[in-house]
Amino acid sequence: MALDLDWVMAAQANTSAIERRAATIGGRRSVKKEWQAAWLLKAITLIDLTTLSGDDSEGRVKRLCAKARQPVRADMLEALGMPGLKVGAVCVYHDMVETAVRALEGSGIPVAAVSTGFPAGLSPWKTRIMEIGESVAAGAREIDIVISRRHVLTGNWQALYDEMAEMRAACGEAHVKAILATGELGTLRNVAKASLVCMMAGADFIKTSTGKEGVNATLPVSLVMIRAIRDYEARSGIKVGYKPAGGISKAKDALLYLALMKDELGWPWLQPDLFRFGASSLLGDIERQLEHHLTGRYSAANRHAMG
Ligand SMILES: O=C[C@H](O)COP(=O)(O)O
Repeated sequence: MALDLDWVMAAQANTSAIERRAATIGGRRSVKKEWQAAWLLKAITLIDLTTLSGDDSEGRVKRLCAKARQPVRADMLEALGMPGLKVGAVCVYHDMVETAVRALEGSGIPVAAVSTGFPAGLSPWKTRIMEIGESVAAGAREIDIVISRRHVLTGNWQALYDEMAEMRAACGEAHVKAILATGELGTLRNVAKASLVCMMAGADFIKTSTGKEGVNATLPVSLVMIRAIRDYEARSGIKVGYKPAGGISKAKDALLYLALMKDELGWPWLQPDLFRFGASSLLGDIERQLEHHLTGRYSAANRHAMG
């Protein structure tokens, strides 16, 4: 849709109310035993299994893709009655897209590429747009772009809208996730406004963080973003997805996010087309909890190494 500046300027965020609400989620929603195991299995299907390190290699990415196909030990999945469970996607840097696409062939698991000069998003504009095209050509079906934080900090909503719209167009058929880098946006009100602008400009998902900011995904920021998604759907009829990313490494945290999504947006946002966790180490902890559910014992983390 066109940029609706009146709507953007009217966006509010009551920080103390948001923090209060976020703090109550853990107390209000606590699932145990087989219900917890079921929610953890659900969480696995929603993970963008990620490696975004300077020392990524083909070997590491192939191992990650093997893990994406078989995220939990076969005997455990059998015991849980969930053979064939897979993650939502594999997320890598551009250089690793081809390797990941090859390793995931036939699995139906899409490859997501971080793009546009990730994580800072400060490379030349043409290069950023070209990078999207290269990753799509290499087989990425999802592109995680980063926005220019300065457009938010200076209130230049038109520039943010134009940038997002051009990146959306460059993605073609690929889904685009807009990374807001919320830890660098100053205020929750800015987060609300940037969320709206990115959705107006065509983002399929809004995502909190690159995982490289000082502060990454948090529950208060999530509440602001998912309420923007709710408003946007109410006014436009369009459902936009949500991806909290960065620092989500514990099964119990994943459960809090899922509870929040169910409370605020309902069941459609607990499916991989509208919700993902961006996480590099969450799966290992979920496996440990599932093993505990099955055997009553916690295993060492290295029993659930990646790949
Ligand atoms: O988008 C995904 C993030 O970069 C992953 O962050 P993490 O390594 O803290 O899980």
